[in-house]
Amino acid sequence: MVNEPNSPRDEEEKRLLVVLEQVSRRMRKELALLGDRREDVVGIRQEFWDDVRMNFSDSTEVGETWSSIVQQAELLAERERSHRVASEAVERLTKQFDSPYFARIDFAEKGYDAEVIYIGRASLVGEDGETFYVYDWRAPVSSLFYDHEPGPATYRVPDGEMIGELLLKRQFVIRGGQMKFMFDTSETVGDEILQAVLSEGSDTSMKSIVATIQKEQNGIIRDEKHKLLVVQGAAGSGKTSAALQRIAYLLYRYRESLAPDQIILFSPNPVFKGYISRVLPDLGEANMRQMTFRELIEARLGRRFEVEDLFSQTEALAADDGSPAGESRERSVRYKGSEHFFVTVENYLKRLEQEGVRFHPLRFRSMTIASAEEMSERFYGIQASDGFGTRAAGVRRWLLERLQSWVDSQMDEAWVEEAAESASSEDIQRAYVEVRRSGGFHDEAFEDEDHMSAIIRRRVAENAVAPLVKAVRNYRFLDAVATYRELFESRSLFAACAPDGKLPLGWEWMLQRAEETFGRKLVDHEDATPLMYVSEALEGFRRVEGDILHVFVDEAQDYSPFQAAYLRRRYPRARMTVLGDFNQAIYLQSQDSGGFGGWIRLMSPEVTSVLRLTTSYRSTEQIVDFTKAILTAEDAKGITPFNRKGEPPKVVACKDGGQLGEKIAADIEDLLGKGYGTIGVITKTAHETGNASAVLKELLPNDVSIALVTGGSAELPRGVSVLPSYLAKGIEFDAVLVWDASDDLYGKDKDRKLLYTVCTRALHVLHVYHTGEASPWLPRQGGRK
Ligand SMILES: Nc1ncnc2c1ncn2[C@@H]1O[C@H](COP(=O)(O)OP(=O)(O)OP(=O)(O)O)[C@@H](O)[C@H]1O
Repeated sequence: MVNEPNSPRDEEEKRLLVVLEQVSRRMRKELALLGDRREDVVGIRQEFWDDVRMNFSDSTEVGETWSSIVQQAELLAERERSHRVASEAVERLTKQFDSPYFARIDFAEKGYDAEVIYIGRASLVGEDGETFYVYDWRAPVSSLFYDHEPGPATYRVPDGEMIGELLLKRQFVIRGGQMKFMFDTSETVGDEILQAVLSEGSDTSMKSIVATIQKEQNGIIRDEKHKLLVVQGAAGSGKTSAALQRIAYLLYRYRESLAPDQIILFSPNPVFKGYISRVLPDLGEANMRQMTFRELIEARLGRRFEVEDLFSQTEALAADDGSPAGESRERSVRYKGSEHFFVTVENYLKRLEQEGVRFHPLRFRSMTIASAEEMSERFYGIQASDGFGTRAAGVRRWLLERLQSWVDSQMDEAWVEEAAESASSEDIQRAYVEVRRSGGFHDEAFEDEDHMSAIIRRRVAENAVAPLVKAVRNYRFLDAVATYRELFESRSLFAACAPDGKLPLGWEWMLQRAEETFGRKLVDHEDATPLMYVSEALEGFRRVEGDILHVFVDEAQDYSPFQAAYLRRRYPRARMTVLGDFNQAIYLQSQDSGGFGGWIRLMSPEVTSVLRLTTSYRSTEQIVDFTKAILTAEDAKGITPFNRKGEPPKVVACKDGGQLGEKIAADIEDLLGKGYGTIGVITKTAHETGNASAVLKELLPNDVSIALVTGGSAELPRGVSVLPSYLAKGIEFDAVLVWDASDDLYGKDKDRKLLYTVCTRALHVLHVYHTGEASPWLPRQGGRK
């Protein structure tokens, strides 16, 4: 298309060339610098030892040799640093050459002429250091683009507010340095570009949304006022996207004082972890720390216990559904995740300051080195005001000394003699060297022999108790399990700790269950966090992470109120951003609190902000309407689809499992033929996943690869993935094919939100297959239920 001379498009094309010229100039410079630095680094590495003066003849010379090594190493480190900086700059400039900016705003500050501002992923400043060709999207002025339509507008700066008028708002799509589209817009952020972005195929990793951030999302991204930000957002409303953009924003805004490893994000599962790992690097930032709650539990309890995970708990509950044992377990899961129980445990910890902490006696074979009573005496001998941490550290010190003197006392004991006789040749050799060094093996050979034998005996004795030393160092003398179980052993103790002085319903069942599980070194999922809490408290929260300044929790509706309170305790200095959707609360542990697990009450209302995101961007209007109809009218209220059309979802009845497999296989071939890049076949449980993938592999040609996504996988491949519902949390596919949404599998009340969660993973195509009766929650074909 030929542009009219001097038309806005023509002007913008010219300007783009100017900017690209700047980028390429910078690029040339950085590349030259990079080449030099690389040569420097290689050179210094090669000549490292040539330039070091090596002389070990006396201590002064050794000192000089040392300082010349240090000097060389510092020089190398400095060059390597600047090499890294230059290569990062080249990487950034390469991206800028592809797409230097995506928006322009003309803003006239009150009393001044209009200024033209271009906004991109990173800033571009001219060689004079003053001309801003492009502003970073996180600069204060850039928020005008996200927050305002043309007309009166303001934006916040660190020390106040800028007032003026937004005269123009223009969006660009520039790719490969070419202007593809250009729009002037009066909408906050124009629908056209968002339409285009959302119609694209999904990818195996999440994309940054920087060019199309919506106003409500921008509010979340840039919030600096609140210590606790709670976001309730519909499926696909951009909660995860906003969270990641917020991390990038915070890293920019507080670049002097905030490092990526001071930010931690709790994600639902390893697949999701891999899925979002590209967003920050694409924005030019290093990744934050990421973990799942499961990993936290495993790190503390996993070595000693077999800890049930949340999904196994859910499957166990489903298996026992309707039975008396099932009901009791349900009650226990709800109770142990509650705030009531958190307060009970806190009160219990207060009591433990006076008495009741249990200890493991320190024993070697059948000998007691320190009894539990002695430890308790030591522990409670240190004053309570010093806290559990000081007391536990006191006992630890005492035990280490005790172990040492115990070893001394054992030198002539038979077990040591025996062990010494079978000492390894390495031990014998070491003992020999030691005696030799101390001037032995010359005159008084007998004495030397004795000396050597003493050394060997000490060594074997120390080796024998080394595991005990390690256990003491790791505070294993504290018996957190027995201390925790005590709560379920004494009615009066429990009632005294409970905030209302009452035992919860089913307390006896819990007692019995604790005996059964802990006796077999098993920990139910509902006991894992309370146990972890007691265990950490007894050590004085020595692993509390005070240097973490921001905690993000995605899929927050899946956490119990107990877990929420625990996380607050674990990261005492952190601001928290908590994102979730109560319509996707699929686990029993959080359902009593409306799916929001008590997050809202974590901090006082003055420092808390609760926000809502209602527009669903992920799926087509037809899919959003369909999935809304799965929910109750009350729950579906306020979910609005973004205006993007597609084909209506299909509910496919199959006469049996065989036909279901065949229909899905045929549809997969059809969808692949139509160019859909990611297809998710979602089953309810992990058990069905194996079967589904085997069936599909059998039915589909060999060149269609089927990836079975399991709990351990961190990568989501392109093409067809078969995965269970709980691993689909947070991620999305161009097409979702639901494997058997029959009444048998999704017939209960509690399956409703699970079915909603699964169906809302679809961007463009949704097919739901079933055998027998369809789930009652599915909307009838051709209209709402
Ligand atoms: N402002 C936006 N511009 C472009 N795309 C967006 C925007 N907001 C959200 N999206 C897209 O919508 C999809 C859903 O976003 P995201 O996964 O962040 O939502 P979510 O609220 O975390 O979803 P869920 O709770 O269902 O997991 C993604 O493909 C994302 O890229």
